[in-house]
Amino acid sequence: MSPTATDRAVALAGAFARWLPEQRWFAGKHRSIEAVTPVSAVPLGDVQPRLDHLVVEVRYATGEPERYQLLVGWRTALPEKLEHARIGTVGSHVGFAGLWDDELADLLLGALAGGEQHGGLVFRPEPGATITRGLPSRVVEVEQSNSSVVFDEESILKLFRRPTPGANPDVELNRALRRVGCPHVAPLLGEIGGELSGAAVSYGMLSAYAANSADGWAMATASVRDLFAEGDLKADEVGGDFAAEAHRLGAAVAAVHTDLVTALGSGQRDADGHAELSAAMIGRLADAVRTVPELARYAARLGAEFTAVADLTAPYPIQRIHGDLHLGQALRTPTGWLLIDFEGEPVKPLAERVRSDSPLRDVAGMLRSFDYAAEHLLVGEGADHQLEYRAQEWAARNRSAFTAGYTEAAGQDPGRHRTLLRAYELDKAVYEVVYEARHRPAWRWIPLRSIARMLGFEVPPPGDLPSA
Ligand SMILES: Nc1ncnc2c1ncn2[C@@H]1O[C@H](COP(=O)(O)OP(=O)(O)O)[C@@H](O)[C@H]1O
Ligand SMILES: O=P(O)(O)O[C@H]1O[C@H](CO)[C@@H](O[C@H]2O[C@H](CO)[C@@H](O)[C@H](O)[C@H]2O)[C@H](O)[C@H]1O
Repeated sequence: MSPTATDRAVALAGAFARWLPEQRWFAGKHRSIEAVTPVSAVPLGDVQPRLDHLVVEVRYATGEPERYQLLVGWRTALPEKLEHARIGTVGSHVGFAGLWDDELADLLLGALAGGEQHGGLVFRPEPGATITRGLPSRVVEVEQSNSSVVFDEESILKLFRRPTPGANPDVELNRALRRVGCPHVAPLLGEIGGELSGAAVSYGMLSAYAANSADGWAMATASVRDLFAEGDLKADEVGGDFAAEAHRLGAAVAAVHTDLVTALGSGQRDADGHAELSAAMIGRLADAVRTVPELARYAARLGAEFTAVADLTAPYPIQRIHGDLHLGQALRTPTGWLLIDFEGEPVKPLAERVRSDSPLRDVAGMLRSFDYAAEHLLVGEGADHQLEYRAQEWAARNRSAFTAGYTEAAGQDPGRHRTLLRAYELDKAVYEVVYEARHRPAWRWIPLRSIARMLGFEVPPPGDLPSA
């Protein structure tokens, strides 16, 4: 077997090019890979099985290259249960996705518990954190942009697949919120950081695992399913009514916003700031219309809504926010709601994701999510006016419950900033149309129908989209 971690990574380059496009978190699936080269390669321990921490650069036939964090395990023989994680063979050793190996996952936990340093990698436990080792681990298998390993019911380690220079907002905001005693985030237990090409970078974070929790999306969609099954009952009459939870969630989001101000301060957006926000929304719309032509019929009206933002003269408060809030980013534990994944929208550059913004952007994200939960069961079902009516009834009920919970906890109603809240909702819906076109094309009509409904257009039937 080749002597250094770099040699081993170079020897696997061809195998990486075949393996990467099969990974959920790999964003270059539709591009043609020209080469995969290691930028950094750090061996973590040199006994069998061994683990190499890699950052590789993927060069494509066209466009910008991308960098990915990989953890490659090495064994002379791969046990049957790890066969699915195989990447390729070098000499007498098999390279595989190391996170799936209990022993190697525990090695990462040990490095965090011991505050170890390996090459440019620094494993930092949070002060006072208890990190339990030797637990069985499992890789989380949900739709994820990163990769996470759960250690029994104790902790969860998230590895950021796209290392970006600068402080990672997920780590930064979780740490800041815990510092001020916020009960709505999972305690941070440690961070894997380091340097990449001379800049500080965050590679991963370990958090306390919220045992016996369910995510908001699963709960909300179960409630919609319940309503659809009860042909004659209204949303408030079926057993799975979600409104009380939506109310609690609104209060939790408001509490997180207040705690973010306590921890990191706030500012104001003046007239120039509004002009800038308006221009950003208009720019994002123009890009989106180029990607999804079905948006074109709404573009002029959307443009007018975004232009109205530039006319706002009164200053509005801004602060650090979640940035990509939706029902899937909320976990209901036995005692209350937790918010997770403070990274912001994955497509935005880091500099934009860490900028202060209005908390209304988060409120709008969650309002959009209630619409999604209500409508997604209609995907591929053809037009059914009765179900569509009931879906909207569910969305309206839960949107108002969420807003009421937020208002009670924040002391002010986000709905009174109508122009801005509408613009944020429409801007999110435009983003979602592009996101869906790329990831789940059959779902793109969910945000398209919302846009039509909000702007007073005839709402296209599910799955039957009008052309531009
Ligand atoms: N502290 C936690 N406790 C329990 N489950 C969690 C926790 N944090 C994340 N998860 C689970 O892991 C999944 C992915 O986490 P997330 O931070 O959203 O990753 P990504 O950035 O890749 O989207 C979530 O959908 C949730 O089910
Ligand atoms: O969780 P991520 O940070 O990766 O967010 C991205 O993916 C989300 C989907 O997983 C996407 O959310 C959209 O779909 C959700 C249902 O699956 C829905 O609840 C959200 O309201 C809707 O925006 C998110 O936009 C995207 O950034």
